[in-house]
Order: sequence, then structure tokens, then C-alpha cells
Amino acid sequence: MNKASKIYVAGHRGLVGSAIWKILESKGYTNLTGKTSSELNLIDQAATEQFFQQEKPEYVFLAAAKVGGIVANNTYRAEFLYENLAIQNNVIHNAWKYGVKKLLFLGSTCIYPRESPQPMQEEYLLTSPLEYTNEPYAIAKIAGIKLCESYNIQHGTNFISVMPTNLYGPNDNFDLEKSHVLPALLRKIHLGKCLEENNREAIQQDLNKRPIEGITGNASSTEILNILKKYGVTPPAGEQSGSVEIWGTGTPLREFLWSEEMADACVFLMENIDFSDIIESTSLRGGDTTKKQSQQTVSNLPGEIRNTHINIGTGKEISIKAIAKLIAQTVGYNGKLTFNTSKPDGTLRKLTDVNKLHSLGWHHKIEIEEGIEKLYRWYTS
Ligand SMILES: NC(=O)C1=CN([C@@H]2O[C@H](COP(=O)(O)OP(=O)(O)OC[C@H]3O[C@@H](n4cnc5c(N)ncnc54)[C@H](OP(=O)(O)O)[C@@H]3O)[C@@H](O)[C@H]2O)C=CC1
Ligand SMILES: C[C@H]1O[C@H](OP(=O)(O)OP(=O)(O)OC[C@H]2O[C@@H](n3cnc4c(=O)[nH]c(N)nc43)[C@H](O)[C@@H]2O)[C@@H](O)[C@@H](O)C1=O
Repeated sequence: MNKASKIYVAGHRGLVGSAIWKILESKGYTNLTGKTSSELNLIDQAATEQFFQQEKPEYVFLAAAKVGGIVANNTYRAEFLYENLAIQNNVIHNAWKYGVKKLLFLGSTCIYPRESPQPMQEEYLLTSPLEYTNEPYAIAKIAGIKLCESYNIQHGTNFISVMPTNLYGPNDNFDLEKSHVLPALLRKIHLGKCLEENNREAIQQDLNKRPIEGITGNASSTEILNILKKYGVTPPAGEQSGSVEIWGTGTPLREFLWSEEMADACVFLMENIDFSDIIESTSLRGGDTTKKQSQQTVSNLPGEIRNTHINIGTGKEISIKAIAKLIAQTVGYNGKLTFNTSKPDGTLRKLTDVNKLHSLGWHHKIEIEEGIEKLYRWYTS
């Protein structure tokens, strides 16, 4: 990529897309293009083709997707499968058709089997059944990996797939039903602290920025208390402390990566790594049949090529209970944390093996304690 290359960031307003955009700008890339979903609905095949035909981007970051936490994935199963398949089919196919030089596709670590050995190596893909709560989303992401891989093998394109662990950071989704665990708990615990301190102004500010089911800060105290109670945030009453509800048992383990570091990894790979380098690093691990083929060009490779995607994570895990306690400590919340076991736990462990990423030359720096502090500063500023 040179600084004047035309770069399309699909999903440039999202958690990861906005961070990719920011990094590209800060590195001096001057020819960036992005469209909101209302300007360009990537589910629309004709509109997507027209965009590629007219704009002819040279590089594409595919960070547009239907995204959500465990309950959203489990509830809107058809949307997660259909929309993600459609978005990635349209973008990846047109990237090939209109000569995109390199594309980076974002998948997810939920592509790995529910009972995968830990930490999860790229080679564990498609070795046993998936976790039920996000199976449709995972199937779409697996199809995306295979689409990139297959266009590379059949047509000689340079499309790279990355599988991020759970992400968090500025511009995340803080919806209390549809978001991921970290933004949801940060917001609930923040609201719990505001109730603890009887800080009505801070609660009003929060609801004005992000209304819950149409309830804003202008609603009556009763309406506000009722909506917070519905999402598991209750005020202290007399001698009794307030409480914040955590979904599930709190025992599942998760790995969290700061979204701006995720974006940094994406830009690093786009700038430095080609599909042929990935084949080489995959073969160096000895995990598949490309072992003796690393010196050949991609289009000439005989035999089987698979598991060319790259995990992106920290390689470190923490329980949901511990993450809730860490957030409470950062926010300064003293109330109770309760567990609602009628909500799903999902996968019990999904720790990434990041050796391939490290061997390609990228390593994370921000640990979870620092990340939560940064996120809370961003959230309350
Ligand atoms: N967040 C996480 O923890 C993880 C995310 N990922 C993956 O990383 C990628 C980025 O996720 P994240 O940034 O969190 O997602 P966000 O929900 O924050 O952003 C999604 C983006 O996709 C765009 N988009 C959605 N539907 C369409 C559509 N039909 N047409 C055009 N644009 C659309 C949205 O555009 P607009 O705002 O204009 O509507 C938005 O900019 C996704 O592929 C996701 O699967 C993987 C693992 C973990
Ligand atoms: C990134 C990944 O994210 C999704 O998978 P997930 O990791 O299971 O998603 P999650 O972040 O929503 O939950 C993680 C854990 O946390 C618990 N939990 C507690 N309390 C809250 C809570 O208040 N909200 C949420 N959402 N979860 C909570 C929750 O019960 C679960 O045990 C995929 O569907 C898919 O999108 C994907 O790729």
C-alpha cells in the first residue's frame, strides 16, 4: 500500500472499522473511502457491484458485518447467517471482479469447535461441532474464510482472513441486550454506581446519549428505575446494597483485545503480509499439507491448502466473574454482583493460540486492566 492508494474500509463507523480508519489517517494514508449502511447496503448485490465498478478500491478492509453478543446471536439467528453471508459474498466477489490488490476479511474465534482443545490453533477449524448460541454467525464466518482462500487458490487473489478474539474499545455497542459482555457490564456497573451515589444527572446523561427502549434521561424517576431494573441494575434500599446482574454462571473464560490494537494488527498485516507469506507460516507450523510447498507461488500450489486464516488475540484469558470484579473496581462500584443463570454461558473457553500471529511479527501491548481504564475514561468523557 502506498499513501495515495485507494483504500475502502467497509464498516468504517463500527468498533473495529473506526479504529482502522483512525490508524490509516494517522499513518498518512490520504485516499480512504467509507460508506454507512444507509449510503451503501452491502447486502444489496447490485449496489455493491456498482460501488466497486465506480470506486475501484485498491485495498479493502472488510469490517462490515452483523455483529452482537451472545443473546443477539442466539435470537436473530437467521439475520446473523443471511446478512453476514450476503455482505461477505458481495464484497469478496466484487473485490476479485474489480481487481482489488489485497483484501482483509474479519472473522471471529467462534469459528472453532465448542469443545476445541485450548489454546485454539488455526488447524482446529472444522474438527468437531460448533457452539450452538452463535452457530449461524460462525458458519457465515467459516464461509468467508473459505471464500477468501478459494479465490486465492482459483484466481490468484491476495485475500487474508483474520479471526479476532472478543474485542472492546471506543465506539463499541453499549446496548444492554444486544452488545458483548464487556461494554454491557461496563455500562451496567457504571449505572449501578450512579444509583449508589444517587447521581441522577449522570444517569440522565447516560440515557440521553444511549436511550434504553426509548427511555431517555427526561423520563420520570420511576420509569428510569424500572428500565434499569429490567436490565438487572437495582439501587440500594435502606441497609441493602444495590446490585448488578451478570448473565450466566460467571465461570466461562474469555480473551479480550483492545479494538485499536486489533486495528493495528489489521493494518500491519495489510502493509506487510501476503497470502503467500501466510501459506509459508502455516507450513512452518507443520500443521497441514502445504508443508513442502512454501517456495511455490500460490496459484501454482498443488494439493490441499487450508487453515490459512490468522488468529488475533492476546493469548490470555479471564473469567466473566473476574472481569465483572475488575470493572467494578475500576468504576468504583461497591454493590453486589449477582448471576442470572437463565441466560446462556455459551462456550466455556475460547483461548486463541497466537503463535502464527507472533511469527508474522505482531504482538499485543495493552493488557485488560489498562484497557478497562481507557474504556471507562472514554465512556464517561
Ligand atoms: N466486536 C467484537 O468483539 C468482535 C468482532 N468481530 C468481527 O469484527 C468485524 C467488525 O466488528 P465490529 O466493529 O465489532 O462491529 P460493529 O457492529 O461495531 O460495526 C459493524 C459495521 O458494519 C456495518 N454494517 C453492518 N451491516 C451493514 C450492511 N448491510 N451494509 C453496510 N454496512 C453494514 C455497520 O455500518 P453502519 O454503522 O453504517 O450501520 C458498522 O459500521 C466484524 O466482522 C465482526 O464479526 C470478531 C470478533 C469479535
Ligand atoms: C466475540 C464473540 O461474541 C459472542 O460470543 P460470546 O463471547 O459468548 O459473547 P458475549 O460477549 O455476549 O458473552 C460472553 C460471556 O459473558 C456473559 N455475560 C455476562 N453478563 C453479560 C451481559 O450483560 N451481556 C453479555 N453480552 N454477556 C454477558 C455471557 O453469558 C457469556 O458467557 C459471539 O456470539 C460472537 O459475536 C463472537 O464472535
